[in-house]
Amino acid sequence: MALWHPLRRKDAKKELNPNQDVYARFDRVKLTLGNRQVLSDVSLSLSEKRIGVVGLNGSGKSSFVRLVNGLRRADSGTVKVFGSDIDDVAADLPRFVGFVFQNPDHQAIFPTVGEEIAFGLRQLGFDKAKARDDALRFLELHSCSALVDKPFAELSEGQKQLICILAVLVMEPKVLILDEPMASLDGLAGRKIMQKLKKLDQKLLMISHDLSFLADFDRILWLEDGSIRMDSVPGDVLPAFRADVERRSALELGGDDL
Ligand SMILES: Nc1ncnc2c1ncn2[C@@H]1O[C@H](COP(=O)(O)OP(=O)(O)OP(=O)(O)O)[C@@H](O)[C@H]1O
Repeated sequence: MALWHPLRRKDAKKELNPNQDVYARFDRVKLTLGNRQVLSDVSLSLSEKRIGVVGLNGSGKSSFVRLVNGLRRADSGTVKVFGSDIDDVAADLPRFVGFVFQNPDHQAIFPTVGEEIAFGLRQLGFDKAKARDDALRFLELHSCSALVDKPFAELSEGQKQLICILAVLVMEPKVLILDEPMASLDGLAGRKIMQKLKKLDQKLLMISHDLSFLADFDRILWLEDGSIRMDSVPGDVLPAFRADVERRSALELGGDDL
């Protein structure tokens, strides 16, 4: 993807250096929400090109990935992003660590596609006209220029998710975090988005309940009750996770048909 706007925010406390392999380092991180311990004592480093996150509902996956871009802050322990304490580089984070939500309607804030894409560029300091021009060029680059004036609300679910991903990518982040991006898409739309994601230069940190999307990732983290239960290659983690889900289903459903 072409880099044409080497801009950075000037209001970060400390300049973030994105040219390092490890993009996030967790050291003994704990997170409590309400009266529930959501993450307990998580220590790890993230550097691989594609990392998948799996786990049952409520295991802490969304909270974990939100800690990487500052949408959540740890109660104790440290989270470093590109080597800096997350509090020191918070203002720079949206530029370098993009976040795509599960539900596109929770992410998009502007009426039209063009405005949605231009917003990221405005955040980077572009004036309105240049943001509009570059948004159109960016949409052309991704074969979506026909959508520029379309109301976001009139897009298909697949198009909405694609535009939300592009709206983040236009800021040229180094890392793209995706929280179940395919959850509301049919199989075909989901596969199209996945194909697009795999061609990106960005590192991916992606939650998915559909394990087939993660089969050729570099690394899989399995979260259970706020802890890392397994951290290894897909060939090890995915069959073990699948077997655990089946074992629990057999125990909890007692063989009853749904
Ligand atoms: N704001 C909050 N206040 C209190 N508890 C919360 C809050 N947000 C999340 N939780 C709880 O924290 C736990 C972990 O939530 P989280 O969304 O991180 O899990 P998850 O693995 O992503 O789940 P899912 O697969 O259902 O999206 C859950 O039990 C959830 O109910």
